[in-house]
Amino acid sequence: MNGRFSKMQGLGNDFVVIDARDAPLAMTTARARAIADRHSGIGCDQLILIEPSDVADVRMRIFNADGGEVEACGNATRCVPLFLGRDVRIETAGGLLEARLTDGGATVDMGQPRFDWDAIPLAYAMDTRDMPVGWDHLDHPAAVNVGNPHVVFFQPGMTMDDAARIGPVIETDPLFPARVNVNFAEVERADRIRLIVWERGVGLTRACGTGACATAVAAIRRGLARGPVTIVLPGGDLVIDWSPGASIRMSGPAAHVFDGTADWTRF
Ligand SMILES: N[C@H](CCC[C@H](N)C(=O)O)C(=O)O
Repeated sequence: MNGRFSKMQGLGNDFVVIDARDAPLAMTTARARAIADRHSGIGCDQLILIEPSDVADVRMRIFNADGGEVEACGNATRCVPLFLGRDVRIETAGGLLEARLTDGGATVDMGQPRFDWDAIPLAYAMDTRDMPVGWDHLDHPAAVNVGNPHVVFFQPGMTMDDAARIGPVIETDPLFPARVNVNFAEVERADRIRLIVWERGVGLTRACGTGACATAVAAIRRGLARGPVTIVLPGGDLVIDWSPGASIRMSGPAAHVFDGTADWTRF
């Protein structure tokens, strides 16, 4: 079955985007993982399936490189209005999102963050007593759900190597029954935070939009920052605005790379 796809990216977080509104494409963990494979497949951090929706303009389904379907992907959400050529309301497993085209990218209303331990989810309410072994040397983190689960460590001086070593240990800790995206943040100023993310189901990425949202919200809540905050990621900058009680607004670039065709029966 021959199908078209678009390769897109937001700050180097890259996606295979498939428009399945007219021709449904059955997606399995194995097929998503095979398409995402950078050696034997097309290659991407996340696979994005655009489907019809009864409650919004489109439904966006998100599959990590490990094949797991997840609730949110900020950088891909900025790619959808570019892919469709217009502002768009998007149904996701993490909630209803509004994405508006801007010059060179998009602004997205990412909805309100959630902090209840069972919404993250956490297996139990986390406090300093509960710091699991292996990362109890780190400062006590913040946990935020922005459609998907994030844990944020405000840990100055963390390197990509540190994140690559500690990230998978935290991602798979039993404290996180749905696993977790792991954020290592360094507050440079009240309006500028440097961020490295170990993404659930992917690993280190050049940028994580929901990680930027979770980190900005956690910093503002702790009084370390105030919106709008520039989040400096390895792939570039995102601007996140939020204040308690409001929804999160994320602004940043999105780009189309190339179009291709594939025989989906081969995956
Ligand atoms: N790895 C994330 C999904 C993609 C997040 C990231 N690519 C973004 O831009 O938000 C998760 O498992 O929840």
